[in-house]
Amino acid sequence: VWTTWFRQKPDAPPMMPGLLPIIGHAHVIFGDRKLITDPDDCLTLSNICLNKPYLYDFAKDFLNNGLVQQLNFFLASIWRPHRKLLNPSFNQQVVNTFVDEINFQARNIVSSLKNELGRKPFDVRPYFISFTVSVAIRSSLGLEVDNQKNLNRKYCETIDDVFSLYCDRAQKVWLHIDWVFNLSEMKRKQDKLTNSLKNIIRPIIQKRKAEIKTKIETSSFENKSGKFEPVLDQMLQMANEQNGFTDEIIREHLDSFVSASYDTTSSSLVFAMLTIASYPDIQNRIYNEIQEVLPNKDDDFSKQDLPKLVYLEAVIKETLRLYSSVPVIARKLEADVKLKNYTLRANSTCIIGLYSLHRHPLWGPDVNEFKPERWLDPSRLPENHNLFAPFSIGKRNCIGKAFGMLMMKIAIAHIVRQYHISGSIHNMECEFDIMLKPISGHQIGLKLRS
Ligand code: HEM
Repeated sequence: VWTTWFRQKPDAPPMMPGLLPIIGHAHVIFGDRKLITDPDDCLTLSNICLNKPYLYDFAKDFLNNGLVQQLNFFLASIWRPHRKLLNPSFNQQVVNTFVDEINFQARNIVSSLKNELGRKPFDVRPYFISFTVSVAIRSSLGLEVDNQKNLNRKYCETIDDVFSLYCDRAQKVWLHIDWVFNLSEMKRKQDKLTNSLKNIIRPIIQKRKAEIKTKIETSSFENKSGKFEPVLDQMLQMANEQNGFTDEIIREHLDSFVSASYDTTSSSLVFAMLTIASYPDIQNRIYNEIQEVLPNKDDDFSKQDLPKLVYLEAVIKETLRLYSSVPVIARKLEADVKLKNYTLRANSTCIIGLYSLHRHPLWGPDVNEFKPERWLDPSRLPENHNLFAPFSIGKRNCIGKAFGMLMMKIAIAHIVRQYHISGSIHNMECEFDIMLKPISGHQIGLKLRS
């Protein structure tokens, strides 16, 4: 039985050395999983296998057709055209129209952080969650600021609860079986939270749809090319012109954008704060660069100022390299996939190690050191571009990459020009649920700059 079951095929990937017979292979009972870390193999596999493992289905009731979801045979035929339609809504030119909104929310965060001055070190993550959810909701739904305040709080709390619930379920293997889960208390709680989230967004879509319809009928609707236009408006137009989306699919996409953006961006911002706090010379250099680009502390950063913050961008990239908020992604293999040195078998799951790509020896002997300068000199970067993939790799990479980078740049620039940050990334401990999150030692202190 042993030799038939576990016999290595000649082109199979190598086994972890030193595994005990049977017990060392127990993981196979729960589904065959392989981890790949070679940059070319990661790209090949992520482009061939667009589907994700069943764990993503836990969010099906909430996000269903949303881009992040698992694709069954039916959904695969929806994801491709939807991704094609939605790509332009997040290109650099369009996200640049969100700059004023992001500046506004970054100012809010700077002003709320005043409460922490002169106090002991604190956890900055809740501030960043509020910032990213506010920006995501404003850019997605285009609500007026006054209407948004209560909604943000309710949405923030509920979405955080629902994602903790998905993580809880993932850890309790017996709840992976649908009928067992459907009988559980957790399912009832999940239904309540999901319905409450759906009912936040649905009326907003209906209201906006009616407003746009009236404007079209009275010919006062302007197509605002180059100006801020919420993603909801863009999707309603697509629904109108190309029969692209139903109201419920629009809701699922909007909820997916907020879900995919708030946790990733806020955790990346926490890591960035800590790296900046840990290296005073780097913090000074960022501050000096900001002063050069925009000497008046009361001015907002324009889309022309932001590309000039070259050193800050290098610091953000180096943070994303060493502290990826999404350290691994997973793909389901529907057919055999031939990689450089071996073949992975159909019906297995493959983990693409983004964290391992970022710490691959091809980065050089200083791979584990935090050195933003490497991004300023192309000869210090590895030739293989697939070694940097914080926003994933291949066709199903992050649609909000430019948006996420923009949020991080503007938020950090506003904070560093007002406050001196203290703390140490070397004390930080992280936990991995769906993402990598700091759980202790990540507190920072703030002092007002003179
Ligand atoms: C620093 C911030 C961010 C990081 C590190 C990040 C990272 C990632 C990663 C690694 C994936 C692939 C997930 C997988 O395959 O399972 C992904 C997908 C995705 N991200 Fe982001 N993301 C960020 C910000 C955003 C923002 C701001 C948005 C808002 C629109 C967004 C929307 C999405 C969507 C919709 C997908 C699914 C794309 C698809 O499958 O077609 N992300 N992101």
